[in-house]
Amino acid sequence: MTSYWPTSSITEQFPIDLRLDAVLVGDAPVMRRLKQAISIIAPSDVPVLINGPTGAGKEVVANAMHLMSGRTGPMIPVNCGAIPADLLESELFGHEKGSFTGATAQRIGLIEQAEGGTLFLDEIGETPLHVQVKLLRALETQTIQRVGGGAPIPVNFRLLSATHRDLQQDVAQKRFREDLLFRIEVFSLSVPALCEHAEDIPQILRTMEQGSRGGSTLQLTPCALALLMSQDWPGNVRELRNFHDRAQILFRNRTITAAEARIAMAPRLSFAGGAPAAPEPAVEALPEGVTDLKGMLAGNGSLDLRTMLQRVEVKVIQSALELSEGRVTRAAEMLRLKRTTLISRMQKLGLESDGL
Ligand SMILES: Nc1ncnc2c1ncn2[C@@H]1O[C@H](COP(=O)(O)OP(=O)(O)OP(=O)(O)O)[C@@H](O)[C@H]1O
Repeated sequence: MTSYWPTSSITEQFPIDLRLDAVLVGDAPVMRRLKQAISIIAPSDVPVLINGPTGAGKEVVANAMHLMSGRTGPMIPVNCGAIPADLLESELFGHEKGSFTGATAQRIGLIEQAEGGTLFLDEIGETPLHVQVKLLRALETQTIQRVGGGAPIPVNFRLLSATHRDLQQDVAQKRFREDLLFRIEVFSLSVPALCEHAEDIPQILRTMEQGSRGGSTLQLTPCALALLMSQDWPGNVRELRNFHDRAQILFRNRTITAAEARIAMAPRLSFAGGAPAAPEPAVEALPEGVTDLKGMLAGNGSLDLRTMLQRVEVKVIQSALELSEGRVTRAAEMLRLKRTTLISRMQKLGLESDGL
């Protein structure tokens, strides 16, 4: 039986294991539901399939599951997509000396190495069909046979698998065995994309700082932070980490504006000569659905009012500056502000103008 925990109301009744907060950063409702689900199923021995987009934290979740499983053996991670298809079988199951050309010595496979612990098969959808058959047999009989080996060897491991693929679709296309899918997915956990818990970005960045060796801290203007929180982040937390590392190198020991944050978001630096590029708008647009606030609140359950108001403020100031062709005095009149007040707001929001 498969349960899709993060959408289940069952999880709400269970407390979160506090150890999880240290390894899986994030307090957004979708992350709390994920942590509740992990707290419930980690101590059991059943196989779990972890779904989610690339870089979202599937391996972090697998590590957390092992940590909280109480299993005393090791956690053995295997990236099935990174091992050549013809080698995967002997990597997982081991081989006896002389079982094939190049097998000059006996080799204990990764499944045996996970004895008493957890085997984490990342990218399980990349496993070739003949290895899927052997894996199914190992799960059903709790034994394995080394390549070229004789008697079955008893094994005791807990299987966690991860994929960013749609395995149901792979089953339909005969790329993945349906019986194996049933076996590995007694429970299913969904790790959300970073844009689904963007409110966790400040906390995740702080954690990255604590773990970084650079020593310098990353300071961001509220506008730069709002910009980060409005991005799609297709590479998810891994992409955010890259942003963090680049920003630390490029803008060491200073507060990063929205325009600078944009620079650190791209892997390639632009050294183009000539006139400096015009400052890009710090935040391009109001959030989608801003005209339907009730619908938005009902859909999301909550919104970050401070961030939203800041984005409105940025947009209004930018419009006034555009209309006044960058003349701050004129823009301040339009906004019924003192010139100095407008300048100080612009500085706080990381906005720039030639007419200062
Ligand atoms: N919630 C989180 N808190 C802190 N760090 C995180 C979190 N999620 C992911 N990370 C970090 O992001 C990076 C990518 O995470 P991870 O390798 O677990 O992603 P993945 O989903 O397994 O990626 P892939 O699909 O490429 O295998 C790692 O550096 C990890 O430490």
